[in-house]
Amino acid sequence: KKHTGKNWISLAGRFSFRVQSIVIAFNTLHASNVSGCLFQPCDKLTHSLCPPSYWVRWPAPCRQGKTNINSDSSVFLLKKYKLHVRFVSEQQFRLDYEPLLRTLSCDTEQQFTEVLNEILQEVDRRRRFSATSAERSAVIKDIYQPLHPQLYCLQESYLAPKFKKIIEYCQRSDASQQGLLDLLEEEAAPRVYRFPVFERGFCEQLMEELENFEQSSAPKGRPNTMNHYGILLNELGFDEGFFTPLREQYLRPLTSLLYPDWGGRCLDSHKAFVVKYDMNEDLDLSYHYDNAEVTLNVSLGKDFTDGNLYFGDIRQIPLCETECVEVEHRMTEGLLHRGQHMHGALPISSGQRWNLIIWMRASQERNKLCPMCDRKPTLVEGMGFADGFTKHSDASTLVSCVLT
Ligand SMILES: O=C(O)CCC(=O)C(=O)O
Ligand SMILES: [Fe+2]
Repeated sequence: KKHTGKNWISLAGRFSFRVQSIVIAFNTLHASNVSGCLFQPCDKLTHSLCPPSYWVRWPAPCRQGKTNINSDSSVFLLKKYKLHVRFVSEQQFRLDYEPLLRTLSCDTEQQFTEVLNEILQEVDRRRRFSATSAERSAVIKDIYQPLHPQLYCLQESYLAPKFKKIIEYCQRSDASQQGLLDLLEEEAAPRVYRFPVFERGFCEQLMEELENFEQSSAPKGRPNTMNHYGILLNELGFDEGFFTPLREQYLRPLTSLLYPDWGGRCLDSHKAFVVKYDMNEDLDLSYHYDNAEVTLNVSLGKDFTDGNLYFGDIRQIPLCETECVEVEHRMTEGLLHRGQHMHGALPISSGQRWNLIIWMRASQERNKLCPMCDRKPTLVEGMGFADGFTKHSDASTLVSCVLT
């Protein structure tokens, strides 16, 4: 099927600098292997849609996550230089990046030391993340009064009718990938699918809730180093009543048919957050891959101009062989893609853009090879779903990865 996104080859040299610097960066760190994608039936958790009561925000966590402690092989974003780098040791980092950083005007020893310090601080932040996140969740639970408590529990009425129709099809015993593709109508970029997810009223209320939270005195954890104004939805208590049933009952039937080769049949945890772009805050998001097997990105609004997404290829393909496709994102609609499919967001030129991002993970895939560091993960206990790894000896225990 022909994709509907705009191909960058045909666009004016608007993005040439950006692509150039990314090409250099990724050629430098291009040493990764494609993970083998085998699947076995996963141990399914059963969640049913819960009643619209406020308590569902805070049931006991049903699984414990694990983290990969291979922090000596991590990927970092140097925002100032718009560059993702891999840091193993100072020596490796100097060898791999000193010449490149010089071309990006990081050309004194002092500037280089600042970069090193920034990375070391980030290593420390990632090591402490699980504990600080748990502390924040406890305080939020104590002091934050939700504006729309009913939102914390998934209701069928929040979902777009077309989305429910698609999922109904996926749940049929005779459902096939081709049948689903016919129903989806649109492939925005190769293996990137667009479809309505929520009703407009739900998107508006969710943004009101999150604005209310931002204005409150509750502590805020940011989703990752790429985005300074996002909100981690698990810390607010959205996981159990909202995102777990959404993933298990609605999204997994869909990803099972679309991405069986990327763990789509056994997505067993997620990280859900909102990213926000504003003229006075973050404007764009540089080219990256997600710490996820499959990602759903839903546009919540508000009014904005520009800020399109762009997709390249999966990260194992060298950038010099990559053709980028620009994809429009429309309020209430979702873009579903492979986490390892490289992408970014172009700058908005007015207004405010909010997106709901669900990074979905398949422990069976990532236990074999961490999608961020390309190694077999070394695991430590984490809170909640953590980074979606599990200990083989104990499938009910999830573990996390310091690379997010
Ligand atoms: O802003 C967007 O739409 C993309 C966000 C994204 O790719 C991410 O947070 O992983
Ligand atoms: Fe992303």
